[in-house]
Amino acid sequence: MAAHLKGEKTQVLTDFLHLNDLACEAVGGKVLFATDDFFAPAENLLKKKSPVFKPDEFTDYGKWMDGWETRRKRIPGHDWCIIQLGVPGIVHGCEVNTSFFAGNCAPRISIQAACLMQVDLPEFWPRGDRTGTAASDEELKAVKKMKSDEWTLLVPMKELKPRYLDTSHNYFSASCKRKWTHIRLNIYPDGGIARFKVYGVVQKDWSASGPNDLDDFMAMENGGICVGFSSAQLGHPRNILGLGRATSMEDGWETARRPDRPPVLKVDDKGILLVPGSEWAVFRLAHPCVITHIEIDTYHFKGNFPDTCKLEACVLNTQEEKDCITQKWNLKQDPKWNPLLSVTKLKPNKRHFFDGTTLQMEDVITHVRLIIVPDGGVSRMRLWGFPRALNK
Ligand SMILES: NC(=O)NC(NC(N)=O)C(=O)[O-]
Repeated sequence: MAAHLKGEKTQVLTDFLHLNDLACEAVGGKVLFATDDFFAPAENLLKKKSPVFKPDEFTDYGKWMDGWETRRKRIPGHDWCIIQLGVPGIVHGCEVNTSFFAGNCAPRISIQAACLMQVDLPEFWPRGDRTGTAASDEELKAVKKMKSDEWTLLVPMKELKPRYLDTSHNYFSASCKRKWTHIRLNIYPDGGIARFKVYGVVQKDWSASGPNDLDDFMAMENGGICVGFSSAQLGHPRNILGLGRATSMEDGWETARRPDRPPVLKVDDKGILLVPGSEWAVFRLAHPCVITHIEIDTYHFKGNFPDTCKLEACVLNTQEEKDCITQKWNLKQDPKWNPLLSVTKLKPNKRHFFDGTTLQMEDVITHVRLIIVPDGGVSRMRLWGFPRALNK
């Protein structure tokens, strides 16, 4: 899954792209302040939907743009905005998407961060309460007043690639891997950016959880992440860790149609499709745990739900995690993985619930692998259970 930017003198490792976007409006990310948004508001930066271009659309201020766009500066200084992350976490890298900003793109950016609330996640953001806001009025005033040198530099000033090179995605690794609550995005001196993503991992304080505290160990707000997958062509598998039910197909994991499906399909006597291939995604759970309840949701996937799914689980250390996603996956060569949920027929547009009577494992696990046959879409997966210590 390692990907590199081509044609750059210094290549930027973009392994962080599979992590969760902590700034996205869908997880509660907010723009608190922007120096200017004459042509288009900074709130657009945090939208989950990909940017669009409407060639004939103009506002009273100028060309309608799907992003943040400031006016051409005729006074000293540069433009910047402050973003409150929806969920505080360790930031690994950022993506600056300049799609459709041709001739009005910001030429340079830098990115700074601050940790302004030393509170733990459960207090900070009660489960399911997306409107719960961390910052008191005083904290908001304080963050707006902070001088530039009071912020920690995550990405020093960098050029954005001009749009005519058709490289609208600019990736930057973050230098300081600590927990942050706020980001300051600087553009030099002015201009437009379509979307801004802050990729990272949520750090929940598990010392506050007892062994009988039921939790969802897949949930992004608890610290679950996707670490590898076979296909993400139509929707990234990290989406299935998201809050609430999926808003659309785009908000789920969707693979391409597998080309190795036979030309005429057949099923066995249980109605299970007979096909050679499958797709998979591996997730690192928020904490070592035992799983007692599972939900697999195919909401929005009506003509493209998988025929069956199964779940495997195991304990992986850091090296084993890397090996399992870089090697060409083969069940027989991979004895670490054990069944958690056996092959199960799925239905379209439906929540599927499984309890302890169906699950095949009571061991402590750190990772799960969702396998779908032959291909298709899953919108959410929840793995409920209890936190446990790992036996070393
Ligand atoms: N045609 C433009 O895009 N002009 C201006 N921008 C908008 N959005 O109108 C500008 O000067 O940057």
